[in-house]
Amino acid sequence: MTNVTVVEGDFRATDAKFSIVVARFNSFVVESLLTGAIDALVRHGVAESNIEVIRVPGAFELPLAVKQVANKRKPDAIIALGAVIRGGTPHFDYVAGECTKGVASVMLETDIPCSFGVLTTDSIEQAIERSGTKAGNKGAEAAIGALEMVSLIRNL
Ligand SMILES: Nc1c(NC[C@H](O)[C@H](O)[C@H](O)CO)[nH]c(=O)[nH]c1=O
Ligand SMILES: CC(=O)[C@@H](O)COP(=O)(O)O
Repeated sequence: MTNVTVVEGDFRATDAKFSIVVARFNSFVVESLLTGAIDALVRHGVAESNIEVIRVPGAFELPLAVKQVANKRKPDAIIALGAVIRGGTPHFDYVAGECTKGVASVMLETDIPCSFGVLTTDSIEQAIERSGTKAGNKGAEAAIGALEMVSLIRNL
């Protein structure tokens, strides 16, 4: 691979500004995602003063808020956090589907990396496991992904 150009990000874009958009629904899980996301950024050297938190009612509202944040506040990256937990009706599919598509389309429209720390689980247990217990913390993973994407975009 000696003649191949490889462009990638690292985790050193510590001057970057991050907006974390957080859904309040299932807050017992989502607050742990938020703690994990902030902790991951701060541990990598991001100042708390470069992190802001915006709250919305639920995951369905995340795309509009992410879009408004992208256009009005122009952070280097946005981290969307929420937890959609399957119930007994098809509601899960609509909320999770629109949330996923919406956040992804804002990222492509605005060129601002939007990382997806929204749990979409079949049970409360699965959500708890992914918000800081045995299966890690998806909020922290989303934050690290955002940090890398800021760096990658600067390097491209
Ligand atoms: N059931 C879940 C929701 N539902 C609420 C919607 O996101 C939305 O706030 C409401 O329909 C008003 O527009 N939200 C979650 O984040 N997680 C869920 O499991
Ligand atoms: C993800 C959902 O919308 C879900 O929590 C709703 O539950 P249900 O399908 O039992 O109304």
